[in-house]
Amino acid sequence: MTTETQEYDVVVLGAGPTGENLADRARAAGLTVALVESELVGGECSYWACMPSKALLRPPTALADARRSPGAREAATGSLDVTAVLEHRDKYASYWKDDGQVAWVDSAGIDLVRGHGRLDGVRRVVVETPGGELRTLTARHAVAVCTGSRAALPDLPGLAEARPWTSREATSGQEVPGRLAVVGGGVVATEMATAWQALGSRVTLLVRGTGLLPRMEPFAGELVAEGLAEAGVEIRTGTNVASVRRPDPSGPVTVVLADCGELVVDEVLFATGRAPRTDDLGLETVGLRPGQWLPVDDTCRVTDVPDGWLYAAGDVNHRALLTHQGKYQGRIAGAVIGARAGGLPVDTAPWGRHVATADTAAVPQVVFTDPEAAAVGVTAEQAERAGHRIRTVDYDLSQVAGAGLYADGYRGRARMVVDLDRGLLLGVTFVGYGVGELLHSATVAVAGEVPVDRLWHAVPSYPTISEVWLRLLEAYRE
Ligand SMILES: Cc1cc2nc3c(=O)[nH]c(=O)nc-3n(C[C@H](O)[C@H](O)[C@H](O)COP(=O)(O)OP(=O)(O)OC[C@H]3O[C@@H](n4cnc5c(N)ncnc54)[C@H](O)[C@@H]3O)c2cc1C
Ligand SMILES: NC(=O)c1ccc[n+]([C@@H]2O[C@H](COP(=O)([O-])OP(=O)(O)OC[C@H]3O[C@@H](n4cnc5c(N)ncnc54)[C@H](O)[C@@H]3O)[C@@H](O)[C@H]2O)c1
Repeated sequence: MTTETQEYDVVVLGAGPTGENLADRARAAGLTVALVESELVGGECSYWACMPSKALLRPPTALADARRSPGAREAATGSLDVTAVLEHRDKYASYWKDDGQVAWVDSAGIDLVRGHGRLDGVRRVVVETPGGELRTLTARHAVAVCTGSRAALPDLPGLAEARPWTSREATSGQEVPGRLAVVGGGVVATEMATAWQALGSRVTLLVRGTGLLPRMEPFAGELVAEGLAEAGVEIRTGTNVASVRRPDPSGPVTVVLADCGELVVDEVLFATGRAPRTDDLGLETVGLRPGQWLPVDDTCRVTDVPDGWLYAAGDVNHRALLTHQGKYQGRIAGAVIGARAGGLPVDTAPWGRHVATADTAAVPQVVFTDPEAAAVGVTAEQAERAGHRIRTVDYDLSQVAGAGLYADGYRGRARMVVDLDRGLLLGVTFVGYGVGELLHSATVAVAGEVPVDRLWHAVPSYPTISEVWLRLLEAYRE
């Protein structure tokens, strides 16, 4: 049944972190906003990604940190309380209820429309509500697609019938499988292998490449692999999965490897990347291909659609699949939609108010493994490929006094990539215990284009792990 058409200044599809921020900024610019959500307000991040995964990872890391500290080590003799960890995770996933976030949407003066939204031509959206009604929303100024991504599964014989875990089951699972195979070598694979091994699974990591975390500096994957192996994870590199079998739906899964070997496990997690949630979005009604990522300019306007009314922010535009970058794009796109609607000046110079320049120059990421891997900007190889004249400076983190105090036998490494022509940093990577909290210093340096000579005057406190900055700069000066 179709009801009447409602008009808003802006219609936002998807109430994940990106859609929420975009709606908030557009509303703050004085526009009326409808926010359409088909599942839970808060999106993947709140219920099946960042929050539950980090809640699973923090207790084992805290225990491992205690065991790395003499005196505390003697007190930390028990094992993880798995039930308490899972309860902690459930709490951080808000028990998969979105009341809290809905209350925020209401308080921000944004109209929440529950249901599956689809584009229906220019500046028009049709929402299929949970009750099966069709509601038409038209937008005076803009429609913003913030529908995120879902786990991408390879096309393998037997996979669908085997009901593999994806990131959703890996972050919300209530039972600890005795044996867990994890396919992939990226961020989800390494974080979830860390968590489930600590919770008691025997994890085998099946990596088709030669190492882990291939988008980071090579030493990141090497040190994270060492940490996983010490925790008991079996890592098999250069391994391809050929097919999967689970004849008994409640029985074990057989993972058939391309080299003819087989692995029998209780669950198999495919952590093999993401696909855009654009396949059932009415893209064909505006001349786009269903299922495609949505390329955008730096103001998050979809480049292939005329008249500039369609925006895409967050995972769905494939610029940087991270919550903080999606929220950043949401803030920028919300503001630029407001400025354009009000006929105000739009600042599109690099690093201007209305462009997401950091997406290409200074994306930070922390991988919450044990040790953590944290990086911002480009790797040495990426910088060279982009034609920069660089110098790479490395430092062994165990030589820093604050690191030794943080953990007995601290292992870690830091690298900065210096642009020799401009005298500033293009990228920084830290790997080690607790380095996630160090990363923002590097992000400020890279995004702020702080000259290396000026960094010399940014004196790190003694004795913190941050003193690695001093050591890197000394090594650079020498
Ligand atoms: C296991 C895991 C751990 C992660 N950990 C981190 C981390 O620690 N830090 C970090 O920065 N990033 C992390 N990420 C990435 C992060 O989850 C995403 O980058 C982020 O969720 C993207 O936000 P988004 O708003 O663009 O999309 P989403 O969070 O996917 O939200 C999109 C929303 O749109 C809704 N939607 C989709 N289609 C429609 C439609 N047609 N109509 C109405 N609504 C629709 C969906 O239901 C969803 O609520 C992790 C990802 C995974 C898988
Ligand atoms: N802490 C964080 O910031 C965090 C945590 C989790 C996820 N994320 C984000 O979520 C996104 C998704 O993470 P992800 O780990 O799924 O993707 P990813 O792209 O990081 O890694 C996917 C891995 O799967 C491998 N792969 C792909 N197809 C395969 C196949 N058919 N067989 C075997 N291996 C295959 C790839 O080689 C790669 O190593 C990432 O972009 C990441 O940034 C961020």
